[in-house]
Amino acid sequence: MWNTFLGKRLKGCAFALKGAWLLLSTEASIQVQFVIAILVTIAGFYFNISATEWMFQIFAIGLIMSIEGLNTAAEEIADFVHPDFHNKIGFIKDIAAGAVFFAAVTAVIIGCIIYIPKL
Ligand SMILES: Nc1ncnc2c1ncn2[C@@H]1O[C@H](COP(=O)(O)OP(=O)(O)OP(=O)(O)O)[C@@H](O)[C@H]1O
Repeated sequence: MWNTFLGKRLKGCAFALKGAWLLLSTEASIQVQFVIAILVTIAGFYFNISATEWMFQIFAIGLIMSIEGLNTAAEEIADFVHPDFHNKIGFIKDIAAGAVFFAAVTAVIIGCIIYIPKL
């Protein structure tokens, strides 16, 4: 069953779920973002935001957590292939962190546009 087209896709989903769980259970930065995601979700219900605002908010949460997950993967690969200090490893980790920064700025701007008028 697992060797069919559908079986392989299902196995892929299981690995992806395992990866999501590993990120949530082991990575402090993802845990912090998950808590923030819960808080803004509560804020969304409290301020009764519109369907469009929900879509942008959910998109921002997904964007941040996805990019943070990829950043973690890049850090893990970098540490695995070269555990010692190296300028190139520093560069790789810095630009991976830079990607998270772009996502975070986007999410903060979306949050400000949604909530500042409601305060
Ligand atoms: N092996 C290395 N060689 C050169 N510079 C490094 C190396 N490891 C880390 N750095 C520098 O330290 C910074 C922080 O790296 P680190 O691996 O601690 O990431 P982090 O952002 O603290 O991630 P996390 O808290 O998720 O582990 C990097 O962005 C990089 O500038």
